[in-house]
Amino acid sequence: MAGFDDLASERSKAQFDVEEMKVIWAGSRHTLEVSDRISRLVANDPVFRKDTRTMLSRKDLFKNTLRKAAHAWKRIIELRLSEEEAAELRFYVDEPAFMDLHWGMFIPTIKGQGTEEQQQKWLPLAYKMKIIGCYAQTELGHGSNVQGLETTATFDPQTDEFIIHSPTLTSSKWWPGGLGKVSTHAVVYGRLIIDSKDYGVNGFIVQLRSLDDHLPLPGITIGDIGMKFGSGAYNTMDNGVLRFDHVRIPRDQMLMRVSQVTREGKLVQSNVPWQLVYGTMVYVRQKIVSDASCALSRAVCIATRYSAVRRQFGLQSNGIETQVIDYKTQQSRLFPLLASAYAFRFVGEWLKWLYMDVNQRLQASDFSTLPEAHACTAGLKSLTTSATADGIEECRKLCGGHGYLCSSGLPELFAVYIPACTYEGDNIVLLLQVARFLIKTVSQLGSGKEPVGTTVYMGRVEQLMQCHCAVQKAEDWLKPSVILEAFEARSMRMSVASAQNLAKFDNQEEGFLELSADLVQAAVAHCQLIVVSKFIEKLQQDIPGKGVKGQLEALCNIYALFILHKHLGDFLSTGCITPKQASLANAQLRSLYSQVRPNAIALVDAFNYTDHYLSSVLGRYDGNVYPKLYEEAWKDPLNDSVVPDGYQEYIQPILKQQLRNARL
Ligand SMILES: CC/C=C\C/C=C\C/C=C\C/C=C\C/C=C\C/C=C\CCC(=O)SCCNC(=O)CCNC(=O)[C@H](O)C(C)(C)COP(=O)(O)OP(=O)(O)OC[C@H]1O[C@@H](n2cnc3c(N)ncnc32)[C@H](O)[C@@H]1OP(=O)(O)O
Ligand SMILES: Cc1cc2nc3c(=O)[nH]c(=O)nc-3n(C[C@H](O)[C@H](O)[C@H](O)COP(=O)(O)OP(=O)(O)OC[C@H]3O[C@@H](n4cnc5c(N)ncnc54)[C@H](O)[C@@H]3O)c2cc1C
Repeated sequence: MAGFDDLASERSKAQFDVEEMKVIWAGSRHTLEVSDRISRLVANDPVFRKDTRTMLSRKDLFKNTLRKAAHAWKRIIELRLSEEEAAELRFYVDEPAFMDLHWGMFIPTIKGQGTEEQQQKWLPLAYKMKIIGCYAQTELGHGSNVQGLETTATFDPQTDEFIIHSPTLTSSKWWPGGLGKVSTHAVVYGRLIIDSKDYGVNGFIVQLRSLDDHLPLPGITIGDIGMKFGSGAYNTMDNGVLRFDHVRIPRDQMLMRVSQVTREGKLVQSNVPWQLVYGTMVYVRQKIVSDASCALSRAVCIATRYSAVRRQFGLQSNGIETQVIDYKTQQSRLFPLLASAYAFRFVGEWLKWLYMDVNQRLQASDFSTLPEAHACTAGLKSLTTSATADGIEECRKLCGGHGYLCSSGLPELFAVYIPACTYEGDNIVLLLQVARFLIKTVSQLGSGKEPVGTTVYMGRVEQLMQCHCAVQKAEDWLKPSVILEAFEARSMRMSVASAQNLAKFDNQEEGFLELSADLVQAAVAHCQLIVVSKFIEKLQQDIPGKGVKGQLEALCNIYALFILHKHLGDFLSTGCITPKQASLANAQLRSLYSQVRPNAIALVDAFNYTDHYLSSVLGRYDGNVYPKLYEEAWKDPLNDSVVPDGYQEYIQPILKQQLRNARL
């Protein structure tokens, strides 16, 4: 039967060891074992079924999510899961919920911004889920501009308390996940006011709801902000609105690692940089990069398997039509996304390391790598989420009409994913942060301050401003040194050009605003260089398994040459490559697609996703697409009755009217 045979035959063509590739994708044999075991545990538990999600009303959907979250917590306790296993379980349950913010932001904020005593007091409660927390930063009037927040936290020396207040409508907290209906506590960001003086934004732990009956505490108005994009999708999350009317909290509930307020109302700064108040955002942005590779690989897995099952046109000698994956246009749209999924995986792995490294340094009072960590997390969050959101939509189109059905899994994946381009920092706002960092780095060249980390290449400014690409034949584009130099030169030249244009302005801030569109492009070029260079570095590691390294090399080259092709204007206008070299890159790309083609199914199998996690009829492991699509259609509530509700009220009268008109 079509599908079964197609995917089995595809798997038999693989030229590499899929089991070893699974280890590479997972990061280690241990991680693969944990994720494999936990994903199957979730898939086999009937409470975690997701097939009716898109058909439920908001209330039922939300209650269903609460039921799953409670069950997940029960299983975590019963099975005594480790922190790592519990995180995997929540991941595979695959339903945005208050738990994400509790574990993903509330707890990390207390860890990162609380003192030892504060951690000792709050973390055990949070770990045991005796309290449930969220991250309440964004307001109705201010999201990107954190320094513009209006909520106030005024110190009252009489009572040794802070008074948390929402002075205007626009100061209402707006968006925090988990806030609307569930959280009992929040880390609230507001302006610290002492003796009428404004000391800027700080975090405060505030109890919102009673631990007895879940009612809002006095002075607190709280609710959900309403339906969001898509059916099902992110509507499982209670993004909330919150207003304070002079709510009092004890002084020791201000998070005091960065600065402390004494009993006398004095502000004491510790030795850590004030930017640590933004620390949770750095942590979450780093997680979001790894998450991008999961979301993109999931869409790519669905589109790749379906492209091998789907046949259109071109009858072959055996009378069957051509698999759509064999069309070069399909390959040129699909394989760069497959390569991007792997590229984001490896850059995510590296970013995790970078974050751990910066954290260790912070503990030892070494703050030197914080600006680099901020620029990398901000830039890569922006680059990978934008590419993933676009990539999921491309995968939907790659699946033709059936991709538009909810049963393909792609509409919901898209709807859940796209806010990642906005939350945790709007992607353009974040790229502007990277641009500031690059301009600063360029302006310091020659000052004796050597560029470090991902900007080390800028230390070779003279060489990169003048170098000529050495490519003479298509295969030359396979050399990592050639690719790296082209990407470094492009990024260097774009940053230098931006800095030179900026220097023409008397007022740098005005110049920055005027040139911001170009600055964003320079930031993108730098971030793409990071992704390419981290993929190349990955390939320099010991990679066991027959044929695995060869496949990864092909994917790395596809990613780099696809980006080169997409941003050809940059490479040509900065003189990094010639039109002839661009056309050789394109020829090489086509040849790489042919190399990947027989391995495509095995490359997506290496993600090791269960059918439960994929939740897609088109992406089924067995390829049994058509019978299952047919079966799914009959499950729609519209098909519960043969004649629809409303026939007598609305259809029959029209038909009768037409009948009368016809007789006239
Ligand atoms: C299942 C759910 C489905 C999908 C989930 C997907 C992934 C989840 C995976 C794991 C995550 C786990 C849980 C989370 C789950 C889901 C996520 C859901 C919701 C997200 C929650 C939020 O959105 S929280 C709100 C986030 N808000 C923002 O990001 C605001 C963005 N704005 C800012 O960050 C700042 O305002 C600014 C940086 C844009 C500007 O700052 P400022 O006004 O201070 O001005 P400057 O530009 O001048 O900066 C001053 C100096 O400070 C440096 N800086 C800035 N930021 C930082 C930083 N973060 N760290 C270090 N340094 C920083 C800046 O460089 C300047 O330095 P100078 O040396 O130049 O002075
Ligand atoms: C699903 C979801 C979940 C969220 N969860 C949370 C949460 O748990 N906790 C929380 O505190 N917040 C949360 N947020 C809020 C989120 O962090 C903000 O929406 C985000 O930071 C963007 O800010 P904004 O909405 O103010 O966008 P705006 O800044 O108003 O952006 C609007 C437009 O203006 C542009 N723009 C803004 N500033 C500039 C500039 N300086 N230069 C050029 N262009 C600019 C942007 O690019 C964008 O195109 C969530 C948001 C969503 C969508």
